Amino acid sequence: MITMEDIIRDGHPTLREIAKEVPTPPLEEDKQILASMMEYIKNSQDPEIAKKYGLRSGIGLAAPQINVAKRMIAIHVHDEKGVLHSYALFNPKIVSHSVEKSYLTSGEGCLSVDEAIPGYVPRYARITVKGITLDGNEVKLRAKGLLAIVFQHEIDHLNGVMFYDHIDQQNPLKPIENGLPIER
Ligand SMILES: O=CN(O)C[C@@H](CC1CCCC1)C(=O)N1NCCC[C@H]1C(=O)Nc1ccccn1
Ligand code: NI
Repeated sequence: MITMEDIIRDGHPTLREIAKEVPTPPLEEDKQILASMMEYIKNSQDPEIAKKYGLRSGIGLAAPQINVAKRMIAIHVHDEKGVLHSYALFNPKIVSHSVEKSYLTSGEGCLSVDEAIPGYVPRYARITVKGITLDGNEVKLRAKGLLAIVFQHEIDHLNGVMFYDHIDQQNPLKPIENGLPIER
């Protein structure tokens, strides 16, 4: 199982690499890796397991964070309405997005960044994502709210982008112009 020892931290070069597409249909090895990423996310959200293994809670994980420079992400999150969204995708791609922006009113953190970095992170309010599932099917999904933010945070990791790259250093807490605030 993946634990915090497997999660690389800011400063590790892999976090700034462009991750490579994986072959489709997915190879057994890649399916194992993606399944273990989803297992981490679920374990980290189970208070007993998280406590037992010292896991920091996460709602998403990208393969570069476990030092695998491949385009794979896992997301397991309850949205603002309490609806569960669970996706383990190969080669995810944002194929379209709204002009409107949104942001987490609490700012963002990252399992690969040990310190808190305050500031609003502008994201697209609504996105359409294409990807390949664990059973090799292509999916196309629309996301908004917290789910859209998580997808963008994870896909950023595949392009070597960290959440704080988006923060306006001059004025980190400047409200995002016409941005839709998303409570966590
Ligand atoms: O790349 C993936 N990561 O770095 C794990 C991150 C991904 C999220 C950060 C913002 C959007 C995606 C993660 O899940 N966290 N970041 C650090 C510790 C807390 C945790 C978190 O934000 N939890 C959360 C947020 C909203 C509602 C409920 N829980
Ligand atoms: Ni992250």
